[in-house]
Amino acid sequence: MLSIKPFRRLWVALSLSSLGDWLSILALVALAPSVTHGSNLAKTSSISGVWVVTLLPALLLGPIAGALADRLDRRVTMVVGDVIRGLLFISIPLFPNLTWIFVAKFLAGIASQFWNPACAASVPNLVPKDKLERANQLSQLMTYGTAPLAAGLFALLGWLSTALGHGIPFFHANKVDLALYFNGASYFVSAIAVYTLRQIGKREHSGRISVPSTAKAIWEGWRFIRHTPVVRGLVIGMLGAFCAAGVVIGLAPSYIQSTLDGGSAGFSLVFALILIGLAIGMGFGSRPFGDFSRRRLFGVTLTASAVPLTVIALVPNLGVVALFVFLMGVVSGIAYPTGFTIVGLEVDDDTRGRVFAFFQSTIQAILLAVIAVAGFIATGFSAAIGAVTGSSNGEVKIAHITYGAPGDNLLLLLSAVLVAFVGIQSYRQLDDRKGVPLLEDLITAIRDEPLKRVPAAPAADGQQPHGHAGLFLAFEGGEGAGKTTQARLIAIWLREQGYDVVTTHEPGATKIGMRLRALLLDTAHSGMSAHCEALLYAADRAEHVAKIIDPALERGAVVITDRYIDSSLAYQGAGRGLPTAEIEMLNGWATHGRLPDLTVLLDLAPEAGLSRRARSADRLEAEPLDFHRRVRVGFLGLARAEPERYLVLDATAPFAEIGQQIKDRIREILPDPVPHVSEAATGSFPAIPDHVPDEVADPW
Ligand SMILES: Nc1ncnc2c1ncn2[C@@H]1O[C@H](COP(=O)(O)OP(=O)(O)OP(=O)(O)O)[C@@H](O)[C@H]1O
Ligand SMILES: Cc1cn([C@H]2C[C@H](O)[C@@H](COP(=O)(O)O)O2)c(=O)[nH]c1=O
Repeated sequence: MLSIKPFRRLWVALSLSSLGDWLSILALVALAPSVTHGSNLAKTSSISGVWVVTLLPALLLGPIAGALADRLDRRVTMVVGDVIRGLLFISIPLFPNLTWIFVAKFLAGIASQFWNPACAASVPNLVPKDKLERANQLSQLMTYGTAPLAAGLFALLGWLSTALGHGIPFFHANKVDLALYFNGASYFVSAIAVYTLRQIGKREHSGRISVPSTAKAIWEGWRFIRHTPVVRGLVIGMLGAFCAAGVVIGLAPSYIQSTLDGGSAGFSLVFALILIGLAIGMGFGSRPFGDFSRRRLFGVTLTASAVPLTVIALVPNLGVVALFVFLMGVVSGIAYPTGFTIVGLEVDDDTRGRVFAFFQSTIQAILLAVIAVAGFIATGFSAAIGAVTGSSNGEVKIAHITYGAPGDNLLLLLSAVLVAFVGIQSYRQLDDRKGVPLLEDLITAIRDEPLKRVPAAPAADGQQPHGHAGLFLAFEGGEGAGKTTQARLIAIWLREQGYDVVTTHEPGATKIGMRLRALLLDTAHSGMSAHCEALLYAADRAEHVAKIIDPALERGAVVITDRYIDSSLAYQGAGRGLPTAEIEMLNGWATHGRLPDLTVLLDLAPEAGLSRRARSADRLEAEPLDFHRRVRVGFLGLARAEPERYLVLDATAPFAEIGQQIKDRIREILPDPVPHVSEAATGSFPAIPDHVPDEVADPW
């Protein structure tokens, strides 16, 4: 991942910026009480004040900043944000008073509210879609993984300050100043890294298209979330999960230190284990799941995180809690970046910043609110349980287990129930492989075997795909594999046996299709979005099936098509990185579930296929070699998943040899056997003109 230079730069900037955020919290939490005069309560309140000004910008500004960030130049937003934050933190040692600490931290928080969505929304523009998940995992890893790093660094800088203090009295008196200077410097280096990142580019708004007001943009962002099932599913899941996280964070200090007698060492251990678990989950957790649907993975991991939480709630033992907290970290570490990847893949560039901002600000708001009230609710529960059970010291004993503060356990258990509930809900909303059993899908993905196809969606009129009297054959493969050549040879062979044969192709077999083909292959449209491309190919296919394929099959003809749905799965799925299940659904809908009886896949290395081309490259052919390699792998994966419906042939073999193998296989499925004697007379090329219906124009 980090070999992609633009992403590497953004990642360095994100890491430095996150390190700066954590370091600033540690430094200010240490500094605030030391500049506060008065009682212990005043000093403690100054620490709370630091937390409040840390979280407040997200509550007040999250959605507005996200909407504005969508309209601003992301690179400039990030550079300015870094410089402002750097200056603010360097200014704190110069004006060391509580008011300025609060003001500076609050203003820096506002800058972060712009910086974070601009950064998150830029990642999908810097990496290929198939690498987006890894990119998000690395980003999340640094966002949270820098927390323990910052703690270590803070300790190191404190030690350095003390050492320097022996020679330079300034450092002797100001132990956290070095950390604040370091903090400022980390933002400046981040600014330089982002400044050199020209690929983030300017957000383009045509002068003719009106740009909505900020308020309208926010409203549209909220409406978008409400009306988009995928994002709604994510929101339900994330918010529920962070509610539970708030309960865990809110109760952890008292539960571990007092109820479990872990003391501060026990608390530090559990804190470290959840961070390590999160880091492992984010860094490596989704790897064993191979091609398993990321939408399903999000729902499954979210629901699964209820299991360790339940154990934590029911078993008040420090060792057990430590182990299951670690497991909870791993599972949540898989779910969190998976959710972000889904937003990156499925929310378009214009609204992505707003959606990320919505997530980040709502998550922080929920965390803050739940952390604040969790202790009170648990105490209330304990009191109620004490009143019901009549226990004088508030303890409850169930089957040899003594619950010292049963309200804590009850609240943790309720959180587990909430997580399980939202996990199942969001799984239902997000599921993109309906009809494929979950367990089977999971095992297949873990074994790295090709995934089963999603059953075709019923037609719009509710009908299932209809049977047909004829035979439907598709020729598939990469560029220049010999599809057209072999399709024509087979058509000649079949016609000579008296079969009614219709040869056709995609895209562009119909009048509408010809226009779509021109749009799709024109190199002038090189920036076409992957979604638009997939829809145009599906539109061409819908017309193709309705006007040519279905009528021909229904009258009993043999239809031979040069490319069909598999081309979309390979090019737009494997090539462009769109989710295969969605392309299947889209095309299932467009074609009423019409699938070929046999698909002949001509397999050829893209280097060889592209070099067979005689004319200049069209828009798809002009894609880089890597794209065509992914397409080839995509085709082979489809064939491996359903070997009975495919004939895979080495397209480097001579024409006649390939043709013979195709004939042998087709003979097995032809309505009437073709006599062998007739074959000798039919090997010749060029073609007999194909039958072309009146309304259909042949673009070739
Ligand atoms: N088996 C083969 N060996 C060598 N050359 C071949 C073979 N099959 C086809 N060719 C040549 O490769 C070129 C491309 O063939 P063809 O047009 O049939 O491929 P295609 O898969 O339909 O290409 P496209 O993806 O552009 O539609 C032609 O010049 C054809 O003669
Ligand atoms: C049907 C279909 C096609 N494509 C691509 C594959 C080729 O690059 C062109 C068609 O060109 P050809 O010379 O006629 O083979 O379009 C695709 O990307 N997705 C599809 O569904």
